[in-house]
Amino acid sequence: MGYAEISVCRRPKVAIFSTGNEVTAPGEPLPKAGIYDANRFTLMGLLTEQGAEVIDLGILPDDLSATKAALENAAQQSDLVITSGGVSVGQADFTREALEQLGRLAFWRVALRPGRPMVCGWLGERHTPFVGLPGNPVAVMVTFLQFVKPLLDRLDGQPLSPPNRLNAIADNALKSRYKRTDFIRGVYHTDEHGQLHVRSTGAQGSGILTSMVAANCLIELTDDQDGAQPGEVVSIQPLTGWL
Ligand SMILES: Nc1nc2c(c(=O)[nH]1)N[C@H]1C(S)=C(S)[C@@H](COP(=O)(O)OP(=O)(O)OC[C@H]3O[C@@H](n4cnc5c(N)ncnc54)[C@H](O)[C@@H]3O)O[C@H]1N2
Ligand code: MOO
Repeated sequence: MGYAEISVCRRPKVAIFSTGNEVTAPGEPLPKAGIYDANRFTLMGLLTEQGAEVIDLGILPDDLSATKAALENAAQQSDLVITSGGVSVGQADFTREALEQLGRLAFWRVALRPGRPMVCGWLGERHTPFVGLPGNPVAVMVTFLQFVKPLLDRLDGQPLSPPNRLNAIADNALKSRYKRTDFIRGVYHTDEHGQLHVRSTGAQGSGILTSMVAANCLIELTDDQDGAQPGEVVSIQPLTGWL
């Protein structure tokens, strides 16, 4: 088209950590009560697909001063810092406290399942945005798609666009609660009349990572819905081709 110059936007640098004494890097021997790190690899994949430059800062122990030092350092070299785990109310949950001591808490806890204890704020002198995702692997994916993706769009200088939503007929009963948005992993298909149908993948524990592999959409039941019956029309967010 003959343009000699065009304006571009620098890729956002995103620093990521997993947290938790039990969280073990793949390749290391798994201690008793240990669990292999899944979340850092999920975040690397999702962030790379979004065009971000990932700074992988490894696994943080459940320790307030170590967490503070690591977050402070991460905030100086990135445009966004993301952690997973340590945001609930357990004795070994230090992420929120570290944020409060290093910067500003914007919000903690959302009326969402999975993902309820997520935390958000700014770190350090550069006011680097910070998102503390919950530790459960499915909660990481759901909160990434609902909160981090729009934040990255803003950092990229793109306009905010709502997620792609479609209506589908529920083929099985779906559980959710009033006053909370529930994201249920689902499988949708089109019937011979071109009508979309959806069913849940089954058990919805937020540690069941294989349910995300089976799913091709998230069924979104908003805070004004108390579950859904078979035959009811529900809203879905397709996962394929969405990122
Ligand atoms: N008293 C309350 N307890 C809990 C609440 C609550 O509201 N009140 N909320 C529950 C919910 S919902 C969630 S989600 C969890 C989230 O807590 P944390 O963010 O502090 O997460 P952790 O305890 O650190 O981890 C939860 C779970 O996930 C495993 N995990 C953590 N990191 C990784 C990783 N990188 N790869 C794979 N798996 C990981 C961790 O071992 C735990 O099993 O709080 C509830 N409790
Ligand atoms: O909301 Mo928690 O995120 O159920 O797993």
